[in-house]
Amino acid sequence: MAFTKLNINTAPDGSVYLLQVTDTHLFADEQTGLLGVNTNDSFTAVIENIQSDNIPFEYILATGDLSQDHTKRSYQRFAERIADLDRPCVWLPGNHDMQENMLTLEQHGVLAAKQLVSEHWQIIMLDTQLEGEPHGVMSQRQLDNLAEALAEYPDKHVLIAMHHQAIPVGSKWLDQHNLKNADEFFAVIADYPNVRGVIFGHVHQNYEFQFDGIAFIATPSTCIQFLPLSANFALDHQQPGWRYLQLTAEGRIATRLRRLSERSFLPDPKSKGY
Ligand SMILES: Nc1ncnc2c1ncn2[C@@H]1O[C@@H]2COP(=O)(O)O[C@H]2[C@H]1O
Ligand SMILES: [Fe+2]
Repeated sequence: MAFTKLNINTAPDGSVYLLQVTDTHLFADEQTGLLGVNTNDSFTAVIENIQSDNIPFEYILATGDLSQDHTKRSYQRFAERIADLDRPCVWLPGNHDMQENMLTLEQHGVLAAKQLVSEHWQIIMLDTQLEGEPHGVMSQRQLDNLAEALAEYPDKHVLIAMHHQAIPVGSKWLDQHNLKNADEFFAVIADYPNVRGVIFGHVHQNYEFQFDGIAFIATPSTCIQFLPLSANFALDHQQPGWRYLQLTAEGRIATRLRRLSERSFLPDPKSKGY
């Protein structure tokens, strides 16, 4: 079964304009927090800041860990907040998600499409979840669908989105929870120099690295942040964030990272994990 397809618009300047939000970790109960940060409040603050940013975006990519407690209510909460932005949103699953309940997002206008096709670009949304495990694996079906999608549009630039990191981000504890069969992913894309970028979540930090001609880009969570390059679990005082992407007609990816202002949300510094 191939990916569900969605045709998307190109702006008059030839670009596709996107917004990435990730790792919202929402709960059914709006009072519940993760390591001292109320995830509903921090996500709401992010949405309000996006509304006042005045930076263009036409589509929203939600790259997993949308819920922390797996409930339908938490996904509904996600959809309600995203609706305030008045743009189509597509999702892919993270390690903390429950896909059965995540499918209900569609009823609230958050789309399950996995292949977004525009004039110059295609965007492919991959599932790397291995249920019950913090690390990721790309199933044979995902690899086959990816190969099929790449073969379908060899003349378009490609952006791939997934939850897990396919290359290490440099934190020993977090890189245990990586995409385990990244070699199989790289083998599939090896024949396609038109793959320009891979965007992901999971690592709760800003990350941008050019590897083998491909931009690897991670976006901060809308709640808690992990300290970059830390061998052991450690939280960062950096604020919740989100990212704008411009995919140009020539195949360039321009991005702009934004965060809430200093000290808006501070996690409990004694936290040892979750
Ligand atoms: N102290 C810890 N050591 C190792 N892994 C952890 C720790 N705390 C949380 N994790 C897991 O690491 C994951 C990284 O980001 P997630 O949001 O997927 O959820 C996190 C947990 O599943
Ligand atoms: Fe997460």
